Amino acid sequence: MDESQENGAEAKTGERESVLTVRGLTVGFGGPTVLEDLDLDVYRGEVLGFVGGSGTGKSVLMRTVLRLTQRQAGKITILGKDFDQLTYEERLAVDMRIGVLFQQGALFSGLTVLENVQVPMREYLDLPKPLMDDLARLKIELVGLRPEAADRFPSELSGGMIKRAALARALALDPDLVFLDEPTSGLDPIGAAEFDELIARLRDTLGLTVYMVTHDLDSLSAVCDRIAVLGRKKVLVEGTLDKMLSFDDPWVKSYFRGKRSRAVFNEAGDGQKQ
Ligand SMILES: Nc1ncnc2c1ncn2[C@@H]1O[C@H](COP(=O)(O)OP(=O)(O)OP(=O)(O)O)[C@@H](O)[C@H]1O
Repeated sequence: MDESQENGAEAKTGERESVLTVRGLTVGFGGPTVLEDLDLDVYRGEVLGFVGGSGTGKSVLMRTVLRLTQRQAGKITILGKDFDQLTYEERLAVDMRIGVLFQQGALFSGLTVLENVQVPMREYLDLPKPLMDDLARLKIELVGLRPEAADRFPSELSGGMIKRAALARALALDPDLVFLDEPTSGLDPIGAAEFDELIARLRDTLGLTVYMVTHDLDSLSAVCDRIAVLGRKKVLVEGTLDKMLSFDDPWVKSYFRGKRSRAVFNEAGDGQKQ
């Protein structure tokens, strides 16, 4: 049991502990709102797949939850802390418990993989260099990169290696919650499947909670415990794949029961998540 659980700080919903709770969220940029009165829960230890049509506001939601975009209304509680009540020190403490992998990997091109992984350590911790080197090498190993990748620059890496290196950086501070923005985009099917396996392993071994924006139907079927669908400025539905498959909404139906989806989900067969 970690410190916040002991304090009873994180919201419990039934049996499940919500590490991210969004209520009544409205976000806009001066024109029509992008998100309106949106509710969402992410539970500890799950991989939540977040889907929605292009331009529906998936990135806006993620950026708002990361406090990179301002909101007009709504309450956000993350890791038991109400956004509006955070002191400066609490904000830092929350930020240290969150990892982010942006869509393009967003590694610093002038830094090696090892140095990239150390960026959050330098930002938040004051550690001696040998210790930081050891920690960074452990993270690099954790994401399945070979040790020699540590000294390579991003331009010397394949797409799959860049994603893994970016994930190693997101995991640098042992976060509780990781945000992944389309982590398998640009990977070939084998690389994408391997990345999905890695995410599942991190969830199972570290108890990591993962919020994953994705268009990848294979990922939704293979690794996501629950799915949330964004549409008409709200989360239209959240739940298991089975729930998506039976949900009565035109977009949800065409997404989950279209030709391509049927091929993926029928193959998943009885292996679908509960
Ligand atoms: N800083 C901003 N200023 C004005 N409008 C913005 C801003 N950021 C996003 N938007 C608008 O918000 C809407 C949602 O954008 P967003 O990037 O979140 O979509 P998305 O669901 O992530 O799309 P995609 O799947 O194509 O990446 C778009 O209409 C976009 O133009």
